[in-house]
Amino acid sequence: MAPESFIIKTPCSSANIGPGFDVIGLALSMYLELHVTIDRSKTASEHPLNCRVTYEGQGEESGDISLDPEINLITRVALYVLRCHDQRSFPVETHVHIKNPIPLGRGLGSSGAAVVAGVQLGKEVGQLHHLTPERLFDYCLMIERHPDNVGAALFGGFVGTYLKPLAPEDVARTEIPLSEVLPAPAGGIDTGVKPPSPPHGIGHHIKFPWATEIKAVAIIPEFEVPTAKAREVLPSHYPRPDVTFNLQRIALLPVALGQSPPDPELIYLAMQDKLHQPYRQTLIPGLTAIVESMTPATQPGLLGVCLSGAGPTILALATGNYEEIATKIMSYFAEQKIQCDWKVLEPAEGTQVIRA
Ligand SMILES: Nc1ncnc2c1ncn2[C@@H]1O[C@H](COP(=O)(O)OP(=O)(O)O)[C@@H](O)[C@H]1O
Ligand SMILES: N[C@@H](CCOP(=O)(O)O)C(=O)O
Repeated sequence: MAPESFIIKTPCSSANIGPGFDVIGLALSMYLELHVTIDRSKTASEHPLNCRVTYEGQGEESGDISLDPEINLITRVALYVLRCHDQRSFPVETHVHIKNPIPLGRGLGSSGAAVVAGVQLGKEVGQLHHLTPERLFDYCLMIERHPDNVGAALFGGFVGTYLKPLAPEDVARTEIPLSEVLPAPAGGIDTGVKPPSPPHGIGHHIKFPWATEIKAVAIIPEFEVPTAKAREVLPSHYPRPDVTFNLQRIALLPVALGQSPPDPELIYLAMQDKLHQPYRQTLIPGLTAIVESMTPATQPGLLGVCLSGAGPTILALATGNYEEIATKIMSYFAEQKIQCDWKVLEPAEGTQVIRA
């Protein structure tokens, strides 16, 4: 039997886009790829859980990414899906080569992409053909509880996402993680006990239109801000005027970004936020100065600027002059002695499985 091979391709994402905290996500054209080979003719494997993991890309040199299939985020998520379906390990003999250009801990949804690719990997290697994209979303939300990144990475495009309140019997199931990211490997170190399957229909999404003239300029500082840390600085309660401020803008944002030609003044207003960016400036030197000074009036081509996800990447939406916009934003970071990389990205399709 010839070895089977396929590629899972998952986009990075920018969450929030200003006021849409934990709601809005935008899939962007930088892709995590899993190159998977399965030799089902083999009867035994020398690798733990029948899986060899190799990695190239971001964090490769620092050795930040574990190659142990029970610890690596992608393969442990795949194992979680497999174990929910009574498959304890990968098929003999599986090789997962991860190619990851998405910077880690920078607010471009590297963990969301890893979770989505991992869930898709579990489906493919386990031949779990009945799992629809909507059901895969449930599995993702057992691991990454905010739906904006995983929704964009799974379904693609510019999305609004929302969670259905869990039924009382699901809330009572204490094994269902309500924390941000599972603290331990999903499904646990293999104890032989079947892990909890997700409740059905936890998360939902809706696709918004996107005006084709609009590109996303990502200015990526060299330092990392783990998402969990950027959530710890947020308050548990908000002043009512700040909530109203964001509600007013979130009602505008999807309409403003779908209109062609784009209206810079409207988009600039629609991208303002009072629920997360002001609190995160303590972690991201220069953030307030950038958000307050970069306007369509001062920067031709600019439509609006925001923190990408939990940061520290800054996302500028623009119709032109990308290099000038990026250079100006990088100059604010340079004042703080912070180097940056920058890229022009476009909205991307969701996760695909490519077979030769
Ligand atoms: N391709 C990958 N393979 C394995 N682990 C990954 C991968 N991408 C991200 N991760 C894990 O996710 C962490 C970053 O997650 P997070 O703090 O949420 O930042 P981000 O904004 O990049 O999603 C990394 O430090 C790493 O542990
Ligand atoms: N809504 C979340 C999004 C986190 O995105 P990431 O790309 O930084 O993981 C938040 O703002 O915390």
